[in-house]
Amino acid sequence: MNKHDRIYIAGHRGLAGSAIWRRLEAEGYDQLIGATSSELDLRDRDAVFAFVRDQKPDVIVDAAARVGGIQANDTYSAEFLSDNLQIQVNLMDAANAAGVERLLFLGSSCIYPKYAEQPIKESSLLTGELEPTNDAYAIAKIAGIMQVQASRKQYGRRWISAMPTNLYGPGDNFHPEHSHVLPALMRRIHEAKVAGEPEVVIWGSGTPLREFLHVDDLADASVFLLENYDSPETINVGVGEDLSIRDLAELIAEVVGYEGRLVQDATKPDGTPRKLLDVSRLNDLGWHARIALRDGIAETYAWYLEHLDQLRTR
Ligand SMILES: NC(=O)C1=CN([C@@H]2O[C@H](COP(=O)(O)OP(=O)(O)OC[C@H]3O[C@@H](n4cnc5c(N)ncnc54)[C@H](OP(=O)(O)O)[C@@H]3O)[C@@H](O)[C@H]2O)C=CC1
Ligand SMILES: C[C@H]1O[C@H](OP(=O)(O)OP(=O)(O)OC[C@H]2O[C@@H](n3cnc4c(=O)[nH]c(N)nc43)[C@H](O)[C@@H]2O)[C@@H](O)[C@@H](O)C1=O
Repeated sequence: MNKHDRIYIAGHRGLAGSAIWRRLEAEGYDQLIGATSSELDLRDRDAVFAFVRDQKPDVIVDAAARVGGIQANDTYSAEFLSDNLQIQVNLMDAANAAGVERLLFLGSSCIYPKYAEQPIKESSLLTGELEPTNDAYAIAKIAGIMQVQASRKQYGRRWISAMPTNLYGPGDNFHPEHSHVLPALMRRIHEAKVAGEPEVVIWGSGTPLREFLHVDDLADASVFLLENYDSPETINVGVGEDLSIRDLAELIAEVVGYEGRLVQDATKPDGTPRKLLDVSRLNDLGWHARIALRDGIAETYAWYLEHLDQLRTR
């Protein structure tokens, strides 16, 4: 990429998009383009076509999506399917119509089968049944991978897709019900500490294993891929290590300084038992995650404390 390329980051206020924006800026890319969802609803096909035609980006990063944790995915599955299909199809169709040569589509590790062999290789895609709590979202993301591949094949576009593992970091969604586990537990444990409550509830059995990638590493990997990767096959982005939800809760409690009990709520879903990405293809290209989980949690907690009055409400 050229430092003066016009780069449109769809979803530039979100967790991933804002980190990718910061990273590109730090690398000296000086023509970044963003629009909030109230300025440009990506489900509005005509508006998306007009925006992309007028802005004439050289590169598009698709970090816009309807996103949430296990419960939000399960509760709003129709919206997660429909919104995400519309957002990505409109964006990619408009990009193709405007002749945008370079595009990065962000998917998610939930595209892989519920019981995929661990660590999960990219070749596991479409080899088994999906996890039912997020199958609608996963199908939308799988369609996105396919649109990237089909656009490369039919139109010769140098578009790519990447599948990040579970993300966390500054700018995350700390909604108590709709967010992912790490911000949800950070908030619940912090609030219990402040209120002097003796226990905190952790959803599910605590045994599921998850991998957590700091969003600044994801941003670094995204720029690395835009600069170095050009292949139809999607590529995993992760750290290559996981831990149980129980161990994660204990780590967050340590960082927050909470000494009460952590109790499991078995009525809540566990989701997939394990979701560890095989990141050997990305590692072989020369990219590795750098931020240790404990350091990342401590930094995110500091950010959370500074932004308590500005947390997201949905
Ligand atoms: N968070 C995670 O753990 C993971 C995320 N991902 C993927 O990374 C990408 C970004 O996720 P993340 O940053 O966490 O999500 P966030 O919810 O933090 O951000 C999503 C962004 O999408 C924008 N958006 C949503 N709907 C619309 C719409 N209709 N029109 C325009 N913009 C819209 C929002 O814009 P606005 O703020 O202006 O409303 C928001 O900035 C997604 O593709 C997600 O699937 C992949 C793996 C894990
Ligand atoms: C990134 C990924 O995120 C989603 O999948 P997930 O990995 O299951 O995400 P999660 O972070 O919501 O949960 C992880 C685990 O943690 C447990 N858990 C405990 N206590 C809380 C809790 O308080 N909140 C949440 N959300 N989970 C909790 C929870 O029961 C589960 O066992 C996908 O739907 C999909 O959106 C996707 O792509």
